[in-house]
Amino acid sequence: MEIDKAIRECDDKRLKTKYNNAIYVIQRALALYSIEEVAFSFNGGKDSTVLLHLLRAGYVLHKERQCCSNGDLVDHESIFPIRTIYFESASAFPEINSFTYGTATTYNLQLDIIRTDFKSGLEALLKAKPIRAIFLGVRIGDPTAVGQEQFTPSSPGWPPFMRVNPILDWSYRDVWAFLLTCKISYCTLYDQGYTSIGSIYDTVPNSLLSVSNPSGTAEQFRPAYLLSDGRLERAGRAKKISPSASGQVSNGLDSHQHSGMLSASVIAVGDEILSGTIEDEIGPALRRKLYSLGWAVSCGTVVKNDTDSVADEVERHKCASDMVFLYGGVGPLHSDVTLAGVAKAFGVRLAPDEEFEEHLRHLIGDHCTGDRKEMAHLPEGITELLHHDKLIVPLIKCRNVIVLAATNVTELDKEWDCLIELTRSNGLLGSVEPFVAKHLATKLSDAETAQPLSKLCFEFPDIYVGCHRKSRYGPLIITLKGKEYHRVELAAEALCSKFKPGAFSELNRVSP
Ligand SMILES: Cc1cc2nc3c(=O)[nH]c(=O)nc-3n(C[C@H](O)[C@H](O)[C@H](O)COP(=O)(O)O)c2cc1C
Ligand SMILES: Nc1ncnc2c1ncn2[C@@H]1O[C@H](COP(=O)(O)OP(=O)(O)OP(=O)(O)O)[C@@H](O)[C@H]1O
Ligand SMILES: [Mg+2]
Repeated sequence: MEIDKAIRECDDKRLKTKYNNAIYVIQRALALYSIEEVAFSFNGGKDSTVLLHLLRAGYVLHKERQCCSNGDLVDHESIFPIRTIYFESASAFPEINSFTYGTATTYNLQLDIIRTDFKSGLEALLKAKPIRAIFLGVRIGDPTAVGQEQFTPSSPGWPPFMRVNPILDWSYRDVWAFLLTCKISYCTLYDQGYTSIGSIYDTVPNSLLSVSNPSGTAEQFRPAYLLSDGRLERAGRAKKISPSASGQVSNGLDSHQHSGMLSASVIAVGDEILSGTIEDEIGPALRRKLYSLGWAVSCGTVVKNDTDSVADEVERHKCASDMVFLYGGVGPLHSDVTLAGVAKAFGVRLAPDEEFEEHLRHLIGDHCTGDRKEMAHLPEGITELLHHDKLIVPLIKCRNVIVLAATNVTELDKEWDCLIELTRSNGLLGSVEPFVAKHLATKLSDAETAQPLSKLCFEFPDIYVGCHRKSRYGPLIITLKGKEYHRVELAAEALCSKFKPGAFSELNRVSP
C-alpha cells in the first residue's frame, strides 16, 4: 500500500507516530463495527483528504490482519468499501466540488451526496442505512472539536452515532507533512493561499500568505503548506461570533449599563445538584450578592456535567445577559467540563496555558501531572486571568463569562470579595444603583388582589411587582422593587389606596 510504504520510508518520527495512532483508531473502529455500519464524511477539504488516505491504508491493514488469521490472500485492488457521504451545498467552492467528485472517481468511492443540512441529512441517512459510526477529519484546533475525543457519541439532539476522529490530535503541520510526504493530490485552492475552507461566503485566502506584488497586478498568495503558524489557519475564515460577544468592550458589559439595569445569569454545573444529591448553596448566595449590588438576576439554572449542555446554556445567556457566572465542573476530573463548554459556546478551542498551569502546580502539587495539565487548558484567545493576592488560583474570565472555582459558600465569599476589589479598578461588575424594596403582607384573597396588582404594573412600569406566599393559606406577600426610593413609596401608596385602610401591613422597612 503506497501510503503505508511512504510513511515507513520517511524519517519524520513525529509523522510516523501520528500516522500509527490514527491507523490504530481506524483499526479499532473497523474491529468494533462492520463495514456496513461505518461511513466516512468527505468534503474535499485537506483534513478529510488526509483521512481518506488513512482510511484506505487502515482498511488494507485491517484486511491483512483478518486474512492472515484466515490464511487468505488480500485483494489490494478491491474498491474502497466504506460508504462516503458528502454534504454538497450551493455555497461550496466549485474547486471543492470538482476535487471531491474527481477523487471519488479516482478511488472508486461509493459517494452519497446529501443536499440538506447536516442534521436532517444524517437523520434520513441513519434511517435508511445501518450506519453506527462516522469517520470525520475533525482536528483539535477546530472550533467544533471542543470536548471531543477520538470516539465521541453524537451530540444530544443529533441522531445517534459514534463520531470517530482519527486525526483529532494532528496539527496543521502534521496534515501538510502527511500530504506532501505521501505525494497526495489535494484541492487546488490550497495552492492559492486558502488554509481552511468553508463556504464561498465566509472564506478568503489567508492574508498571512500574501506576497507583496507590484501595483496593478492581482494579489498573490503562497501555498497553504507554507503557513508557519498553524494556529492561524482559520485567519481566512470570517468569524461567526455574534456582535455582542465579539465587541471590543473589555469589561464585557453592553448598553444596559446606561439604562441603570445590568443583568446576570448564574449557571451551576453538576449532576449531583440536578439529582438533588447535594444542595446548591452557592447559587442562592451568589444571586443574593448580585442583587445586593443592584444587578438583576435573569436566570439561575443547573446543567449536567456535559460539554454540550454547558455550551448550550452559555450560548443562550452570553448575549442575553451582561454577565454570566458559572460554577461547578472545574477541575481535573472527567466530569469537569465547564471550561470545554465555555470554549464551545464561543467557538474556540481549549489550549494549554502555561501561566495557569503554574498556579495549579501551587494548588495541586507536582504529583498530579497528567490531569493537572488537562486542567490547565483554557478557552483560547478569549481568556483573561484575574489575579488577586488572596487567591491561590486566579479567577477565569472569558469575555462576559466568569468561571468561579468555589465549591462552598466560604470559598465563594472569598472569591467574590476579591472580584469586587478587582472590579473597583476596571469596572468589570459595573456599578449600578442598588435596588430598594418594600414588602407588604395582606390577608386579601388572590381574586381580590389580582386586578388592582395588574393595574399597578401598568401605572409603575419601572417598579417590579412580585407576589409570593409562604403557605397556601398564609398571607400574600407583595414585593415592590425598584431603583428609586420615592417611586417604590409611591407604588406602595397607590396599591394601598385601592383597598380599605389596614388591608396591608409592611413587613420590614426599605431593604437593599
Ligand atoms: C457527519 C457529521 C456529523 C456531525 N455531528 C455533529 C454532532 O454530533 N454534534 C454537533 O454539534 N455537530 C455535528 N456536526 C456539525 C459539525 O460539528 C460542524 O458544525 C460542521 O462541520 C459545520 O461546520 P461549519 O459551521 O464551520 O461549516 C456534524 C457534521 C457532520 C458532517
Ligand atoms: N460538507 C461536508 N460534507 C461531508 N463532511 C463534511 C462536510 N463539512 C465538514 N465535514 C466533515 O467535517 C470535517 C471537518 O471539517 P473542516 O472544514 O474542519 O475540515 P476540512 O474541510 O477537511 O479541511 P479545512 O479545515 O481545510 O476546511 C471534515 O474533514 C469532514 O469529515
Ligand atoms: Mg472545511
